[in-house]
Amino acid sequence: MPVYKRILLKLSGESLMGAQKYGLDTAVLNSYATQIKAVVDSGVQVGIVIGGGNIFRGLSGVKKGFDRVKGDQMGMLATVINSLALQTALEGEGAKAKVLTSIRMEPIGELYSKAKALELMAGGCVVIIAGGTGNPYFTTDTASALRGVEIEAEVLLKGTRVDGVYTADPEKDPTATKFSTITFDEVYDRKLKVMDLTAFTMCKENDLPIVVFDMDTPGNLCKIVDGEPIGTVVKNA
Ligand SMILES: Nc1ncnc2c1ncn2[C@@H]1O[C@H](COP(=O)(O)OP(=O)(O)OP(=O)(O)O)[C@@H](O)[C@H]1O
Ligand SMILES: O=c1ccn([C@@H]2O[C@H](COP(=O)(O)O)[C@@H](O)[C@H]2O)c(=O)[nH]1
Repeated sequence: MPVYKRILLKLSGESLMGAQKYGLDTAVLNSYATQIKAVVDSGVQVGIVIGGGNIFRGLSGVKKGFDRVKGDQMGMLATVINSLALQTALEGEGAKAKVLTSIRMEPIGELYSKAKALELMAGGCVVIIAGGTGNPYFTTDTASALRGVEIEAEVLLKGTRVDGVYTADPEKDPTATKFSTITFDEVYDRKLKVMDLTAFTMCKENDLPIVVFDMDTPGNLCKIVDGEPIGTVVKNA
């Protein structure tokens, strides 16, 4: 029995590469689509924001001599590619899915509005919000916090490559230990970097809890939605 009526799911762009070094792995897309469909079938309304790190990030463009704004625009377009790929995978699973874009680009997707997103979700359609916030100098973590607050989601589920928030980056420090729950203030105090601070602040100020979890373990998403203690919950004290 789901404990949430509406969720905002943030999917990692980098995870969509699977074992590859770049681009999209259809096995990962299909696995995510199966899990998302199961959640929708249980009656939960689902909004999704996807990263673009498997294709392009503005900051890595800057290192190669790109203008930051153009680089970020390329990164936002990368999230549109990922969104269309996930929409295709969801439709292949028999789910209803629609891409709304933060930047006008019909006919690829209709322009995002809160009203449109709510109307689609109420009809059982997965709404994939593409193009980040539509503005440079932000990330899709911040876009997911913003859209999560806007669509009045009860939780932001950050599906990523690690299974929660640790005392240090677990990909660099094997002695790091995992939190089951942590407050936004403690994340600031310990300077933990699993999500960017703009995203954390948006969630803290609007009282939107975050669950950081490993999306690559099939079944995790359904378990969280059913209230099982998977990953790390970040919330106000
Ligand atoms: N304290 C920490 N606890 C957990 N993970 C951490 C921590 N500090 C840094 N990380 C790193 O944060 C990463 C996840 O955040 P990040 O936003 O970079 O990835 P993502 O959501 O997978 O990326 P994207 O969507 O941009 O492709 C993990 O891969 C992990 O190595
Ligand atoms: O609101 C936004 C969101 C994203 N960008 C750019 O896109 C890439 C990819 O997003 P990730 O969150 O890193 O996966 C990001 O690096 C930015 O360059 C943006 O400009 N504005």
